[in-house]
Amino acid sequence: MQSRVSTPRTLLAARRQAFGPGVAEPPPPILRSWERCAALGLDFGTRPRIEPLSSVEMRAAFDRNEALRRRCRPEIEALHADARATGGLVILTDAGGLILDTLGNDSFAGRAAQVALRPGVPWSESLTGTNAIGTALIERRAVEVRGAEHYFEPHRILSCAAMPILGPDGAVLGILDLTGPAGIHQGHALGLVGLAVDAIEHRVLDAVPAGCEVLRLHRDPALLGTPREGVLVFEGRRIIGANRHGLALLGLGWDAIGAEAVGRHGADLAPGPLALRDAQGDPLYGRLQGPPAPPRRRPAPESARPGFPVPGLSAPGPEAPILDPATQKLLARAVRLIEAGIPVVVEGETGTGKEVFARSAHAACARSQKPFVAVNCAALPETLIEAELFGYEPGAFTGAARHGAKGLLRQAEGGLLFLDEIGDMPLSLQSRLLRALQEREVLPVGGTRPVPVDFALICATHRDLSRMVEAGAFRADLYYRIAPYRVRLAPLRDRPDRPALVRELWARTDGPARAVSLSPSCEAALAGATWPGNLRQLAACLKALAALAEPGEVLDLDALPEGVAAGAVAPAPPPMRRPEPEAGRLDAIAQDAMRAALAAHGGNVSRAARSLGISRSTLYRRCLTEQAARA
Ligand SMILES: Nc1ncnc2c1ncn2[C@@H]1O[C@H](COP(=O)(O)OP(=O)(O)OP(=O)(O)O)[C@@H](O)[C@H]1O
Repeated sequence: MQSRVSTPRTLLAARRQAFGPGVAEPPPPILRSWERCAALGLDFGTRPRIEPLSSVEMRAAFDRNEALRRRCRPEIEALHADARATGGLVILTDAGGLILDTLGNDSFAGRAAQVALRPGVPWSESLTGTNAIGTALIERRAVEVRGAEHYFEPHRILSCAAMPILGPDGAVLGILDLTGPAGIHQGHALGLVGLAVDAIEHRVLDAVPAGCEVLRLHRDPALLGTPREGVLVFEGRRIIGANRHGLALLGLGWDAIGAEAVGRHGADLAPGPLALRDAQGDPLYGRLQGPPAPPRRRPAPESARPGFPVPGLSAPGPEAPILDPATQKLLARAVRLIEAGIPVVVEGETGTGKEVFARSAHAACARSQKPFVAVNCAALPETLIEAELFGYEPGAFTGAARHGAKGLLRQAEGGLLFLDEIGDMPLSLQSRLLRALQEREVLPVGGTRPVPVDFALICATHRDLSRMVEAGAFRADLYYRIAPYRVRLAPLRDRPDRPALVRELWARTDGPARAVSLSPSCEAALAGATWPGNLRQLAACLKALAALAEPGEVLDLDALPEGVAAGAVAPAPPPMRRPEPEAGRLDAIAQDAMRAALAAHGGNVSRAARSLGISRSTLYRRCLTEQAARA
């Protein structure tokens, strides 16, 4: 095919030829992006060549961005309803434009996936041409890219609005995007994304380091305390963090972080209400707040820039697992066994911490400096599992990567392979796995020469493997090979240390750092509930409670999701790695939180919305959606 790398003029002419003379001249940010793409030599008539991440790389990306995803969840949940209603998707990417999550309309998600708009694919401008995510990253501001404004022709089916999420030092943390079909006018998309990003950036600034002061500003005093207010955080007279509204109101740029900047605007920096002036000399309403109560237990996280910590965003790192003495003993035994080359099977209901246990064993064993590779056998499609596990030679099948693939078993070389949900491995593959374990070598798909492998093995399952063997659903020889030693993790409802667990897990949320606390009756209800989703469900509920609370709030029974307050069985959430059910569970938590907020504020929608950090219209819409669903 003839290459169609060209200038924006010729691209516009080509678009007018294809879609009619009515194609308007795009706005300056799009023209600038077209220039950049042309300069990179991208051919607009082709399909961009993008290699999606492998499942292992994707898992690592999720781990790196776990805190970002958690921070953005309330807003993503709220946007999810809009996206579904308008037939679109809400998308979260990491700081480099790698798509982490897409939520919304299923049929549009399928069409978007055909042009590679799906998790695991990087949408940077240099790879995917002009697009809202990649272009917003370069322009560092909100960008809308509609239909034929996309550089690559196949992307013309999309209409996207994206905005960077900035940390307190101005560093990009990720991108939030609303994408819909180009044929439907998405007039409100950019506004909705902007409001959501305001709320996220505002919440990030809640975690003020001990000893710092916070200046909150707005031209309209009624908007103080909302995500639209300007915020600047001071250590002495030095600004160590801000949001974009705060800087804009004072006419400052991000280079003001680290500088002494407020004196010249007339602030006397005494706690309480302030009389300030903006860059044009117009009055501003402000309030200076003294240092908040120091966090209860949490150590101060790493700084994004000297002086300002961004809890859970700049330094997410895995947190130490909470292990009771009985589990610690089991762990010590498991470590000795895997070091002796003997596999271990971990059994337990969903969310009891089987993977946490396997990761702890890896961290404690002599292989800790080598990879930990986790494979969820239930999540891999049967057609892919063989190639994913054993790798494949170049050209082994249609759609295979050009250079072949190593496979997960070989990626675990020297380290530990964790085969989760081993009970879901198809029978046809069990014999291949057995051979690999016995011979200590793998034969890639399409290959003729086996490759030696060396890894420790931990398998996990929520099923009764011995029963499956009796029923003929699991090979007996594989069972005896992988299960010489079995560890059983107790369900949460049977653990006597539940009150301590609630306190430990709460201490790991952002709640304590924002002076949010649980009342004794709330703590007791959380410890008394049945939690069919076990530690995962309890941890997720605590994180949601912390995310929805106002700084300084004491959470009581009315803050809890329905059922938990009554000590009843809370519905079991499905495993976290399956995105749709996860969204459903958080949706339920959000609905409960909204009902609780409305009740707590006597049905006053404005105050309830403000206490949740969402807009009145979102609260109305979500309540109406829920009523409609019930009718
Ligand atoms: N020991 C622990 N300490 C702290 N948190 C834990 C612990 N165990 C589990 N959790 C919490 O529960 C979540 C789920 O744990 P994990 O993935 O290990 O469960 P699982 O039993 O492997 O679940 P599944 O069978 O559904 O894959 C973790 O992400 C963490 O939030």
